[in-house]
Amino acid sequence: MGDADGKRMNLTMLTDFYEITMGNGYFQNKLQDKIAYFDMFFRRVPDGGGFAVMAGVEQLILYLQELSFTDADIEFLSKKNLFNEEFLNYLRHFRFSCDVWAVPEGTPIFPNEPIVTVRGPIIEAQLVETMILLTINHQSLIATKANRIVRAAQGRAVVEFGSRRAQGYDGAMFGARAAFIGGCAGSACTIAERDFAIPAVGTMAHSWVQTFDHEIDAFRAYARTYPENCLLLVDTYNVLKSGIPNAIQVFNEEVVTRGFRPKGIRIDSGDIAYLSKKARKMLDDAGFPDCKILVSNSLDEYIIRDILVQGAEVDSFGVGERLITSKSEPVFGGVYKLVAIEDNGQVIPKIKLSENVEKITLPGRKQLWRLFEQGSGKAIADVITLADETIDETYVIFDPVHTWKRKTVTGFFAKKLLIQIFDKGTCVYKNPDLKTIQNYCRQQIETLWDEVLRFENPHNYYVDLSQALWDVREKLLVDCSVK
Ligand SMILES: Nc1ncnc2c1ncn2[C@@H]1O[C@H](COP(=O)(O)OP(=O)(O)OP(=O)(O)O)[C@@H](O)[C@H]1O
Ligand SMILES: O=P(O)(O)OC[C@H]1O[C@H](OP(=O)(O)OP(=O)(O)O)[C@H](O)[C@@H]1O
Ligand SMILES: O=C(O)c1cccnc1
Repeated sequence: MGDADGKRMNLTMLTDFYEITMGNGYFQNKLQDKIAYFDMFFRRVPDGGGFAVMAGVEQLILYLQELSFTDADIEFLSKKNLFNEEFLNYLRHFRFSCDVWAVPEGTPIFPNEPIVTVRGPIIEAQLVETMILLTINHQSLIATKANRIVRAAQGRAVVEFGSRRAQGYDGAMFGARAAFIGGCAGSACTIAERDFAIPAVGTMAHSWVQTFDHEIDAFRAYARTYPENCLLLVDTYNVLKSGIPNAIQVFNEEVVTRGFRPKGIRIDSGDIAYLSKKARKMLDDAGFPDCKILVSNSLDEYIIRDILVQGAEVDSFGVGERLITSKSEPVFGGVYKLVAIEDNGQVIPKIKLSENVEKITLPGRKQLWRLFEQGSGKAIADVITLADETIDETYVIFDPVHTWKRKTVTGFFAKKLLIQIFDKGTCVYKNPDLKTIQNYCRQQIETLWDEVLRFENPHNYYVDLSQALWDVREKLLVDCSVK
C-alpha cells in the first residue's frame, strides 16, 4: 500500500491471522505450490442502489508491490510458537508471484460480478485477502455514496468536507480520493490535493467569526485578507438579520472597492431551503447575483434532493460525515472466495454451497463482459463467462435463475471488464490519473439507463452467466449434492 502520496508502506502483516496459520498448514501439507483462483465480489449495493462504483485499485497495486516480510515480522511470528522454521524461512524469502485482474476504477459494478481475481500459489493468494477486501470495500463504498450525493445535486458542485469525522486518517485520505472518483469537485482535506491532485478548497469556521467582537469585523478582516476569494460564513448569529446584511456591506466596502467580485456565502444551519431563497433575493437585490450560495450541515443525497424539491437556491454543497462514513450503510460487504484450483495445469472449478441460493459462488476462472448497444452506447447487460470464451456478434443472454427468460441480442459491442494488473507478481497496469478516472466514471454511469440510476427500487441490471459457466455451476451443484 502506498502512503497517500505514493510513498511505499509495507502492510504485509495487515492480514487476518488465519491467513498465516492456513499458510503454515498448506506448507506443512506440501501444498505451497498449489495454484488457486480467488474472486472478489459483493452481494448487494449499499443504500438499495442500482449499481456501485469500483475504486481502490491504485492502493491495491501499491500494497501488492510492497509485499514482503521484514526480519522483525519473522521474529514476531516465530515468537507465536506456532510456525515451524521451514515455513518461517519460506516467509523470509516471500515474493508475490500471482496474476491479478481487476475492474478499472470508476467502472459501475453490480452484485455477484468478479471485480478482482487472483491466481497464484495458494499461500500468497490467501494472504492478500484482507487487504484486497478492505481496500476495495472502503473506496468502492465511499465512491458509491459520493456518486449518489453528486447525482442528487443535479450538476451543482459537491465538496467533500468529511476528514474530521472520517474513521481514521486513512479513512479521510482514501475517502477523499474515492469521493473524487464518485464525482465530488474537491475536498476540504489539504493532503488530498498534495497527494492526489484533488482540489483542496475551504471557507471559514464559526471560530473565525467568534474570534472578533463583532461579526462584521470578522467579515472585514477576512475580506481584506482574501478580497479576490471572499466567501463568508453567515450563520454564526442570525442569517437573515445580521449574517447576510453584514456580508453585503463588507462585499461592497472591502471587495468591490478592490476591484473584485464576492465569491459567496455559506449557510451551515437552519432551514436551508428557506434561508437560501431569502439569501438569494437579498444578494440579488444588493447587486450580487453572481455571489454563490454554499450550504452544509449533515447533508446527504436525500436531504439534498428534498431541499432542491423545495426550490432551494443553492449553488454548491459541502458534505461531510454522511459521505465520508457512508453513514446510512457503512459496509460494502465484498467477499473473497476460492473459485478454482489447478491440477497439473488443468483448471478445476470449485464451488461453495449455501442454503441461501444467492450465496452459492460462481466457480471457475472467469471474465466479465459489458454489452453496449451500438448507436446509443447504453449498457444492455453484463455477462460472466469462463475466461476462454468470446462473445460474438449475436449472443443469447438468459436469466441464470429463470432460465427460460432468454433474449437474443444483436447490434452491440462487448467490452471485457477484468483487466490484468499483475503478471506473475509484476505490475503490468498503469492506473490512470484521478481526473481521468473521475471522467471515465461519469461517462460509464451515463451508459446506464435512468431506471438503474434511480434511488428507490432501481431496475435490476442484468448480470447473466454464459451457458458454459451456467453448465459448470450446474454440474458442480449436482456433484456436490451427492458428495
Ligand atoms: N429545508 C430543509 N429540508 C429538509 N432538511 C433540511 C432543511 N434544512 C436543513 N435540513 C437538514 O435538517 C437537519 C437539521 O439539523 P439540526 O437539527 O442540527 O439543525 P440546525 O439548524 O443545524 O441546528 P444547529 O444550529 O444546532 O446546528 C440537517 O441535517 C439539515 O441538513
Ligand atoms: O455536517 P457535515 O456534513 O459533516 O459537514 C461538515 C460540518 O463540519 C463543520 O462543522 P463543525 O461543527 O465541525 O465546525 P464549525 O465550527 O466550522 O462549524 C461544518 O461547519 C459543517 O457543518
Ligand atoms: O471549508 C469549510 O467550510 C469546511 C471544511 C471542513 C468542514 N466543514 C467546513
